[in-house]
Amino acid sequence: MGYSFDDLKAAGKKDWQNYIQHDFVKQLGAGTLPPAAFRHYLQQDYLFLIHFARAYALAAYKSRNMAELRHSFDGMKVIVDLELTLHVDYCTQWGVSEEDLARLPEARATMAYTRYVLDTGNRGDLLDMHVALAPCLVGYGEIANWLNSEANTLRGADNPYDSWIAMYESEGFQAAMRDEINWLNTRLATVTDERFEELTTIFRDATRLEIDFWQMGLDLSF
Ligand SMILES: Cc1ncc(CN)c(N)n1
Repeated sequence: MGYSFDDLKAAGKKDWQNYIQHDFVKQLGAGTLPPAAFRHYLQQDYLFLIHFARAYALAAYKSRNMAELRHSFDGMKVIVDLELTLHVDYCTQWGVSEEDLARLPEARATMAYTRYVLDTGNRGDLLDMHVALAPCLVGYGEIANWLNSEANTLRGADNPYDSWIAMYESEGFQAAMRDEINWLNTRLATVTDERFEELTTIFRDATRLEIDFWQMGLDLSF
Protein backbone atom coordinates (compact mmCIF):
# COMPACT_ATOMS: atom_id res chain seq x y z
CA MET A 1 0.00 0.00 0.00
CA GLY A 2 1.04 3.59 -0.53
CA TYR A 3 2.17 3.66 -4.17
CA SER A 4 2.88 6.59 -6.48
CA PHE A 5 3.38 7.28 -10.19
CA ASP A 6 7.16 6.97 -9.71
CA ASP A 7 6.60 3.38 -8.53
CA LEU A 8 4.82 2.61 -11.81
CA LYS A 9 7.80 3.96 -13.75
CA ALA A 10 10.26 2.12 -11.53
CA ALA A 11 8.42 -1.18 -12.11
CA GLY A 12 9.09 -0.89 -15.86
CA LYS A 13 12.27 1.17 -15.69
CA LYS A 14 14.05 -0.28 -18.71
CA ASP A 15 10.99 0.01 -20.98
CA TRP A 16 10.39 3.57 -19.78
CA GLN A 17 13.96 4.56 -20.59
CA ASN A 18 13.81 2.87 -24.01
CA TYR A 19 10.67 4.88 -24.72
CA ILE A 20 11.89 8.29 -23.50
CA GLN A 21 15.35 7.94 -25.05
CA HIS A 22 14.37 6.12 -28.26
CA ASP A 23 16.54 6.75 -31.35
CA PHE A 24 13.60 8.53 -32.99
CA VAL A 25 13.54 11.00 -30.08
CA LYS A 26 17.32 11.50 -30.12
CA GLN A 27 17.37 12.17 -33.87
CA LEU A 28 14.38 14.51 -33.61
CA GLY A 29 16.16 16.45 -30.87
CA ALA A 30 19.36 16.72 -32.89
CA GLY A 31 17.40 17.74 -36.00
CA THR A 32 18.85 14.75 -37.94
CA LEU A 33 15.67 12.67 -38.16
CA PRO A 34 14.92 11.91 -41.86
CA PRO A 35 11.96 14.09 -42.95
CA ALA A 36 10.17 10.99 -44.31
CA ALA A 37 10.29 9.38 -40.85
CA PHE A 38 8.83 12.45 -39.16
CA ARG A 39 6.15 12.78 -41.80
CA HIS A 40 5.14 9.13 -41.52
CA TYR A 41 5.11 9.34 -37.72
CA LEU A 42 3.11 12.56 -37.64
CA GLN A 43 0.47 11.36 -40.08
CA GLN A 44 0.00 8.16 -38.09
CA ASP A 45 -0.06 10.26 -34.92
CA TYR A 46 -3.00 12.20 -36.33
CA LEU A 47 -4.93 8.91 -36.54
CA PHE A 48 -3.62 7.89 -33.13
CA LEU A 49 -4.78 11.12 -31.47
CA ILE A 50 -8.31 10.77 -32.80
CA HIS A 51 -8.58 7.39 -31.04
CA PHE A 52 -6.94 8.82 -27.92
CA ALA A 53 -9.51 11.62 -27.85
CA ARG A 54 -12.14 8.82 -27.92
CA ALA A 55 -10.33 7.18 -25.00
CA TYR A 56 -10.63 10.42 -22.99
CA ALA A 57 -14.31 10.48 -23.89
CA LEU A 58 -14.55 6.96 -22.47
CA ALA A 59 -12.79 8.18 -19.31
CA ALA A 60 -15.39 10.97 -19.10
CA TYR A 61 -18.15 8.35 -19.44
CA LYS A 62 -16.62 6.39 -16.57
CA SER A 63 -16.35 9.47 -14.33
CA ARG A 64 -18.37 9.51 -11.12
CA ASN A 65 -18.20 13.19 -10.22
CA MET A 66 -17.48 16.65 -11.58
CA ALA A 67 -13.76 16.57 -10.69
CA GLU A 68 -13.21 13.30 -12.58
CA LEU A 69 -15.26 14.54 -15.50
CA ARG A 70 -13.27 17.78 -15.70
CA HIS A 71 -9.99 15.88 -15.51
CA SER A 72 -10.95 13.73 -18.53
CA PHE A 73 -12.31 16.75 -20.38
CA ASP A 74 -9.02 18.65 -19.83
CA GLY A 75 -7.02 15.71 -21.21
CA MET A 76 -9.20 15.59 -24.29
CA LYS A 77 -8.83 19.34 -24.83
CA VAL A 78 -5.03 19.04 -24.89
CA ILE A 79 -5.32 16.47 -27.68
CA VAL A 80 -7.95 18.24 -29.76
CA ASP A 81 -6.95 21.89 -29.30
CA LEU A 82 -3.19 21.64 -28.90
CA GLU A 83 -1.77 18.50 -30.47
CA LEU A 84 -4.14 17.92 -33.39
CA THR A 85 -3.90 21.59 -34.38
CA LEU A 86 -0.11 21.32 -34.71
CA HIS A 87 -0.43 18.09 -36.67
CA VAL A 88 -2.89 19.61 -39.13
CA ASP A 89 -0.61 22.68 -39.51
CA TYR A 90 2.42 20.52 -40.33
CA CYS A 91 0.41 18.47 -42.82
CA THR A 92 -0.98 21.59 -44.50
CA GLN A 93 2.64 22.74 -45.09
CA TRP A 94 3.29 19.40 -46.80
CA GLY A 95 0.19 19.76 -48.99
CA VAL A 96 -1.66 17.02 -47.07
CA SER A 97 -5.24 17.99 -46.23
CA GLU A 98 -7.39 16.68 -43.36
CA GLU A 99 -9.37 14.69 -45.96
CA ASP A 100 -6.11 13.04 -47.10
CA LEU A 101 -5.27 12.24 -43.47
CA ALA A 102 -8.66 10.67 -42.86
CA ARG A 103 -8.07 8.35 -45.84
CA LEU A 104 -4.63 7.17 -44.65
CA PRO A 105 -4.29 3.46 -43.90
CA GLU A 106 -3.64 2.85 -40.22
CA ALA A 107 -0.27 1.30 -39.41
CA ARG A 108 -0.33 -1.84 -37.26
CA ALA A 109 1.49 0.00 -34.47
CA THR A 110 -1.26 2.66 -34.45
CA MET A 111 -4.00 0.06 -34.36
CA ALA A 112 -2.33 -2.02 -31.66
CA TYR A 113 -1.73 0.86 -29.28
CA THR A 114 -5.03 2.70 -29.68
CA ARG A 115 -7.17 -0.43 -29.50
CA TYR A 116 -5.22 -1.67 -26.48
CA VAL A 117 -5.98 1.52 -24.58
CA LEU A 118 -9.66 1.53 -25.59
CA ASP A 119 -10.02 -2.13 -24.64
CA THR A 120 -8.31 -1.56 -21.28
CA GLY A 121 -10.70 1.30 -20.57
CA ASN A 122 -13.75 -0.70 -21.63
CA ARG A 123 -12.78 -3.66 -19.49
CA GLY A 124 -11.56 -1.80 -16.43
CA ASP A 125 -12.34 1.21 -14.29
CA LEU A 126 -11.23 4.84 -14.46
CA LEU A 127 -7.87 4.08 -12.83
CA ASP A 128 -7.08 1.34 -15.39
CA MET A 129 -7.99 3.81 -18.11
CA HIS A 130 -5.74 6.60 -16.81
CA VAL A 131 -2.82 4.25 -16.20
CA ALA A 132 -3.13 3.13 -19.85
CA LEU A 133 -3.23 6.79 -20.96
CA ALA A 134 -0.32 7.94 -18.75
CA PRO A 135 2.66 6.91 -20.93
CA CYS A 136 1.17 9.10 -23.67
CA LEU A 137 0.56 12.28 -21.68
CA VAL A 138 3.32 12.03 -19.09
CA GLY A 139 5.83 10.44 -21.47
CA TYR A 140 5.79 13.22 -24.07
CA GLY A 141 6.08 15.93 -21.39
CA GLU A 142 9.06 14.04 -19.97
CA ILE A 143 10.56 13.60 -23.45
CA ALA A 144 10.49 17.38 -24.04
CA ASN A 145 12.21 17.96 -20.69
CA TRP A 146 14.76 15.22 -21.34
CA LEU A 147 15.55 16.67 -24.79
CA ASN A 148 16.11 20.08 -23.24
CA SER A 149 18.59 18.55 -20.80
CA GLU A 150 20.57 16.82 -23.58
CA ALA A 151 23.72 18.39 -25.05
CA ASN A 152 22.92 16.99 -28.53
CA THR A 153 19.55 18.72 -28.75
CA LEU A 154 19.40 21.58 -31.22
CA ARG A 155 16.84 24.28 -30.51
CA GLY A 156 15.67 27.10 -32.78
CA ALA A 157 15.24 27.55 -36.52
CA ASP A 158 18.12 25.16 -37.37
CA ASN A 159 16.06 22.22 -36.10
CA PRO A 160 13.09 21.51 -38.42
CA TYR A 161 11.33 19.80 -35.49
CA ASP A 162 11.71 22.67 -33.02
CA SER A 163 7.98 23.48 -32.95
CA TRP A 164 7.27 19.85 -32.01
CA ILE A 165 9.54 20.14 -28.95
CA ALA A 166 8.07 23.58 -28.19
CA MET A 167 4.55 22.16 -28.00
CA TYR A 168 5.46 19.47 -25.50
CA GLU A 169 7.51 21.82 -23.32
CA SER A 170 4.70 24.42 -23.38
CA GLU A 171 3.00 25.29 -20.10
CA GLY A 172 -0.32 24.01 -21.49
CA PHE A 173 1.08 20.52 -22.01
CA GLN A 174 3.33 20.47 -18.94
CA ALA A 175 0.41 21.53 -16.69
CA ALA A 176 -1.73 18.68 -18.07
CA MET A 177 1.15 16.28 -17.39
CA ARG A 178 1.48 17.50 -13.77
CA ASP A 179 -2.31 17.18 -13.24
CA GLU A 180 -2.22 13.60 -14.51
CA ILE A 181 0.67 12.68 -12.19
CA ASN A 182 -1.12 14.28 -9.20
CA TRP A 183 -4.37 12.51 -10.06
CA LEU A 184 -2.57 9.16 -10.32
CA ASN A 185 -0.57 9.76 -7.12
CA THR A 186 -3.81 10.31 -5.17
CA ARG A 187 -5.38 7.08 -6.50
CA LEU A 188 -2.24 4.93 -6.28
CA ALA A 189 -1.72 5.89 -2.63
CA THR A 190 -4.57 3.58 -1.58
CA VAL A 191 -4.31 0.56 -3.91
CA THR A 192 -3.42 -2.93 -2.64
CA ASP A 193 -0.27 -4.77 -3.72
CA GLU A 194 -2.34 -7.03 -6.02
CA ARG A 195 -4.02 -4.07 -7.67
CA PHE A 196 -0.69 -2.32 -8.13
CA GLU A 197 0.65 -5.43 -9.89
CA GLU A 198 -2.29 -5.31 -12.33
CA LEU A 199 -1.68 -1.63 -12.98
CA THR A 200 2.06 -2.10 -13.61
CA THR A 201 1.18 -4.59 -16.37
CA ILE A 202 -1.06 -2.02 -18.06
CA PHE A 203 1.53 0.73 -17.70
CA ARG A 204 4.34 -1.43 -19.10
CA ASP A 205 2.20 -2.69 -22.00
CA ALA A 206 1.30 0.87 -22.98
CA THR A 207 4.96 1.92 -22.67
CA ARG A 208 6.06 -0.95 -24.93
CA LEU A 209 3.43 0.12 -27.47
CA GLU A 210 4.90 3.65 -27.37
CA ILE A 211 8.32 2.16 -28.25
CA ASP A 212 6.73 0.33 -31.21
CA PHE A 213 5.15 3.59 -32.34
CA TRP A 214 8.55 5.36 -32.51
CA GLN A 215 10.01 2.36 -34.32
CA MET A 216 7.14 2.45 -36.84
CA GLY A 217 8.16 6.06 -37.59
CA LEU A 218 11.82 5.12 -38.14
CA ASP A 219 10.97 2.04 -40.23
CA LEU A 220 8.21 3.80 -42.24
CA SER A 221 6.20 0.66 -41.60
CA PHE A 222 2.49 0.03 -41.95
C1 LIG B 1 2.07 7.88 -29.96
C2 LIG B 1 1.86 9.12 -29.12
N1 LIG B 1 2.09 9.05 -27.77
C3 LIG B 1 1.90 10.17 -27.03
C4 LIG B 1 1.51 11.34 -27.57
C5 LIG B 1 1.34 12.59 -26.72
N2 LIG B 1 -0.02 12.85 -26.50
C6 LIG B 1 1.31 11.38 -28.93
N3 LIG B 1 0.94 12.50 -29.57
N4 LIG B 1 1.50 10.26 -29.72
